[in-house]
Amino acid sequence: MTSAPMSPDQVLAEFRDAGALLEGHFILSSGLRSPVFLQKMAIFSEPPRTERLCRALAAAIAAKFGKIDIVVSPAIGGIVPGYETARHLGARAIFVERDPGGPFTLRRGFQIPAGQRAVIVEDIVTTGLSARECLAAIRSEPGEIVGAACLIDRSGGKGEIGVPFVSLVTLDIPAYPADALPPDLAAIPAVKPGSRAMPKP
Ligand SMILES: O=P(O)(O)OC[C@H]1O[C@H](OP(=O)(O)OP(=O)(O)O)[C@H](O)[C@@H]1O
Ligand SMILES: O=C(O)c1cc(=O)[nH]c(=O)[nH]1
Ligand SMILES: [Mg+2]
Repeated sequence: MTSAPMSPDQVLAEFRDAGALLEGHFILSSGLRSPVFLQKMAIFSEPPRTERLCRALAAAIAAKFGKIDIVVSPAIGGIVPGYETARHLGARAIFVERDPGGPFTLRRGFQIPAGQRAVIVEDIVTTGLSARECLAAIRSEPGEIVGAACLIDRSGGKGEIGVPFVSLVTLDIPAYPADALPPDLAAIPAVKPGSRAMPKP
């Protein structure tokens, strides 16, 4: 694998140039609200950009965790970066997925066999909830879950996953409970870009 470090500025430039840095009022997967959304699919729809970012993520994973056999990602957002990162690591790429509203499960014959070393690859971490749910879905597999990784950790380093964690960039982007919105955010209609089913209001 070719090592290709990327600075945080270079990573953010990829998001900016792809039109992936959105401003408005967003309902996040955790239910929190934010004036900023990182639309990772604007990145993942461009293979060369995805390749650059995931090559750098693979280098960071290899430096922190050593040899990886399997990359496991939470659907939907994690599937493309999980696959591309696995390609640079020389690893297999598998994913966990939900029945609507349900927990993540490993399906399609995917396994983490005994003796294999796996890492979770997420796209974005806000609270770490999705990565923790991914970990819960694979904990009983015989292989070893050595850590987790993502392109952008927007929690300011506060997101807890339960295994050692590496990201290309750490940002501290504001996010608020729905009942504690600043007035300027409350004035904007909210949209929910992600795939997690939300409880009916
Ligand atoms: O750290 P968290 O608070 O869990 O937030 C980050 C998660 O939110 C998004 O997924 P989402 O559930 O919106 O669905 P998607 O993967 O289909 O975009 C993103 O892909 C991460 O998985
Ligand atoms: O927390 C989320 O749901 C989230 C935040 C973000 O910036 N991008 C994304 O895809 N999901
Ligand atoms: Mg996701």
